[in-house]
Amino acid sequence: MTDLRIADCRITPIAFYDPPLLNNGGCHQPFALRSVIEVETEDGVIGLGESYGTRSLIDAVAALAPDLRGMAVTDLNGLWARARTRVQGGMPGYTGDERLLPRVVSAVEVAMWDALGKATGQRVVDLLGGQVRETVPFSAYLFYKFAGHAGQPADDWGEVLSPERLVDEARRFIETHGFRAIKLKAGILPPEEEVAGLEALRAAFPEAPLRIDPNGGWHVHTALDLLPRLEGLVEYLEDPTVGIDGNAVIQARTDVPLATNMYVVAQSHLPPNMAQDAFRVILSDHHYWGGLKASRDLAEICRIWGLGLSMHSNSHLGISLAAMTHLAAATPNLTYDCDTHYPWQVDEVVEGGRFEFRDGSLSVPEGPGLGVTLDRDALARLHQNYLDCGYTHRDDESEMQKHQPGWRFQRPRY
Ligand SMILES: O=C([O-])C(=O)C[C@H](O)[C@@H](O)C(=O)[O-]
Ligand SMILES: [Mg+2]
Repeated sequence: MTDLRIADCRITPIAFYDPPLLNNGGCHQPFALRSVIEVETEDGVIGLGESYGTRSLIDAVAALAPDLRGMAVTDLNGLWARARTRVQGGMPGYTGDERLLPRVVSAVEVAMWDALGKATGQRVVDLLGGQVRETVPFSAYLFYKFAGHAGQPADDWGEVLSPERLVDEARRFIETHGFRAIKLKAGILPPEEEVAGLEALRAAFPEAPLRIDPNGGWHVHTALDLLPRLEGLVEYLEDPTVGIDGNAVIQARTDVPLATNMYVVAQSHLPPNMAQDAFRVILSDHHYWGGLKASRDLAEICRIWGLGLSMHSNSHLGISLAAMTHLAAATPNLTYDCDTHYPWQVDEVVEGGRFEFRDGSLSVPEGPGLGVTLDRDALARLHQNYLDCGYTHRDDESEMQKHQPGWRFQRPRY
């Protein structure tokens, strides 16, 4: 009989190279922070998870770890209860940020699913209800970018600040990975220029479903003025302005669905969203919705209420990509191609090298659990990066100031 009780839980912060990608909050730093979570059973089976690399998340998971000893890897209710007590029960450094609890649960929960799958010889996609699609489609995630990080030479993508260079970036993404849909990260340049970028993409790729995401960077009136150009151009408009209230005003004036990964990010945001008909597409993310089970629950809620569903991402490596792929493959009502930052990364922390997209899609990794194994040399190297880079959280604003002194974060900006 397999012993499914947790003997140990470990979290290792890592940092990996990230290009100078631009967004409404500033510029990506040379290193993105992440963490690798290992849940080990009494039988020595190790389940893997990947999450944020912020100090608060790392401290919270480390504080929770001893409480998990003896708990079965199947006990998701037990995980929530222990995490709630630990995170909300006066943990040193706890700031009262309600976003922390589901993030802590998710970090550990994915590793518990992986351990369960590895211990019982089942794939996570099967544990989540069964595979409903052969492959999972992802979108080309375009960013405006500087040529190189401040004081460093240009990278091989070069500067992308014009419609022409955006088309070049998209072409490279599509030729290399075969993506179908294209997402443009916006909220950086004046909005008319960003929409001109979209129009150039439409001319170059007439069949590609397009999306634009200013991360709340536009005023309501700016978005309303741009609607005539966006209608018929985009499959959805992502977080054009700030908040449920503001976006509801925009949604009331267009049939283009509004999508969000910013303002409906917890179950408590769903009732006001439905009451105001602000967002019609939820971009879920298991890293902050509370894990794979909570994300399947969210999919059911979306199905019942007629909301569209897709997946948001942040800079990440292969454990997250594997988890996203298993989850997406087990989610019947995934209505749009998923986001991923993965093609922007060059590092990997799992054995066997980097994942390869075929026709813009990934197959569910083979093997039990998530189907990935930790590369311990890579983990040690990326952990050393973390120690050397000295970052404790993502800070796009100060990175931007290295390129443009005096730049200030502003939302909405235009
Ligand atoms: O869809 C989104 O809002 C994101 O992907 C959030 C990320 O933080 C993105 O803006 C980025 O990586 O700069
Ligand atoms: Mg977004």
